[in-house]
Amino acid sequence: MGSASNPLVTSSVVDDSPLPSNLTQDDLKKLAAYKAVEYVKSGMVVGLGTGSTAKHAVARISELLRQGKLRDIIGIPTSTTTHEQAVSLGIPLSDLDSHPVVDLSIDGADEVDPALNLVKGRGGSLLREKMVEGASKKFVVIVDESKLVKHLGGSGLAVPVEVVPFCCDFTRGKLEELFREAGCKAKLRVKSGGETAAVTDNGNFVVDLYLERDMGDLEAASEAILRLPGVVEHGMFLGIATTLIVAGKSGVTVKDRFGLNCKSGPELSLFYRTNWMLHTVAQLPKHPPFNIMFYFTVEQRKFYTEAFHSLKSVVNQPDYIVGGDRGPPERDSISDV
Ligand SMILES: O=C[C@H](O)[C@H](O)[C@H](O)COP(=O)(O)O
Repeated sequence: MGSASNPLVTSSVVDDSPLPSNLTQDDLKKLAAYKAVEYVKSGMVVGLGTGSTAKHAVARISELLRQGKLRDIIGIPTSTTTHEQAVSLGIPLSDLDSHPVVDLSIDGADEVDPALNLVKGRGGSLLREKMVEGASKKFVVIVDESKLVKHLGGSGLAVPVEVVPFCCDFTRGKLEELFREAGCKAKLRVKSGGETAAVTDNGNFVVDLYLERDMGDLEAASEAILRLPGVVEHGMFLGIATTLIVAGKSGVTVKDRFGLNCKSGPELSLFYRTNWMLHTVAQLPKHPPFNIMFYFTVEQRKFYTEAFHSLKSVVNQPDYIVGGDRGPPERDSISDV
């Protein structure tokens, strides 16, 4: 247990028996997806991800429903493609308007860093994914080992940004300027084999950022991108994933991130966030030592006092790390909040 690279991430090897050497990348994706579906329980509202990995999870959920091993699942699709797949497989569907709290989401990713931050959207879906996965109590990311990177953007492949079509070249230029020091080239995504812009499910365009160097502080990069008026959303998913399942030639590994990212408006739902914290704490490893990291702004801090008191009553651990969104975390005791 424990990760040398990130104290918030613990990992456990689920199955390290050597896998057959002739497994394809798609076989690995399927292995990760099937493992993730073990987290799905009857009665859950489940976010259904998009892409070549997530489609295996959607198919598996449908199979278990047909076999009667799962019941009363409500799926929340993250793209029109997944919506169509789920409808064709008979999975009952809804949306965030009717189900604003999602129990569990399962989705693939294009890149995963050691803190379980993600790049998503190379397949064109990122906005709906971020909405659904950000509203989830648990978000399980499923990848084959080729998706692991040291830092986001480090694969040399795209970091996608969804932009409004209006004056998209203006926005493209602004994005490129933002990351000039990281050697950024920003390109409008075009339809495969064509010259016209690729259009997202939401009627927007995508600008892909290609970086030569690390873009530095990810939160700062995220905020700078989102401050541009023509930007709708970007494909960096920071602090949203709670669990990562990686399938590689040497087996399947599960990593859990115990940090909690309370960045939504404090008024959004203290009750929901409290439950989320309790839910996460309930899954902590049985054998300490470990710390829990809470990230939130100073303003939000007061709103979470109740949550900390609830936590204190269920967790008997001596130390917690309480961190703000900016600057280094201060070490604190839960009773000091
Ligand atoms: O836009 C696509 C989504 O963000 C996908 O989840 C991501 O690109 C990973 O897709 P795949 O599992 O096909 O590699």
